[in-house]
Amino acid sequence: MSELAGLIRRVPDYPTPGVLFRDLTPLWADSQVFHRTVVELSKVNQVPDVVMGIEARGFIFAAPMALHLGAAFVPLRKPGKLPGPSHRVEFDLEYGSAVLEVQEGACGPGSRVLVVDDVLATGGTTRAAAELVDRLDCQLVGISVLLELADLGGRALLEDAGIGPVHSLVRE
Ligand SMILES: O=P(O)(O)OC[C@H]1O[C@H](OP(=O)(O)OP(=O)(O)O)[C@H](O)[C@@H]1O
Ligand SMILES: Nc1ncnc2[nH]cnc12
Repeated sequence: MSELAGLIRRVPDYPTPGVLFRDLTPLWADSQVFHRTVVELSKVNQVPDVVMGIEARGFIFAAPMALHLGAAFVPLRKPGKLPGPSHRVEFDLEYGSAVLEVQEGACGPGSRVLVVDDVLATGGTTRAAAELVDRLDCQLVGISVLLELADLGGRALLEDAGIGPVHSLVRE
């Protein structure tokens, strides 16, 4: 999808100095490209039972992908947003630290899970998501991201931890 690169806006020093932020709002505003992106991101080796989206930007791709794939949608949320007992993982980000949570029993034991996010940078977020999948006794069958920032080493971090496969549409 060669048109994608032109729809990713690069914003220097956002949200903190030294970070080159990739703004995907131009892509989401183009309904045809957005639709094709959802279809392409859904072309994974194993059909999942569950698509897990990572708050917040991951939700934007994960929910339509779940509908496209005929799979359940499960949100991985920032702390304190989910009612009832949850599993919790803390991790580091390119610009800070964070926590992700998922409701206990969000998917049945052994369910095949595809984790979806917009950007793979250091891989910390996706690794935390994979840990939550483990805690649920579910089976990770893949990770789909729109954009992979190769210099930040996320793919290598995940491969070293035996997490994957990673499917990305843009690598830079
Ligand atoms: O590979 P990593 O280094 O972990 O970084 C990738 C994560 O960073 C961004 O999330 P952010 O926490 O900025 O949240 P948002 O989606 O709520 O904007 C992005 O949406 C990914 O989830
Ligand atoms: N540089 C970046 N741009 C957009 N989202 C990100 N998430 C982590 N790093 C990012």
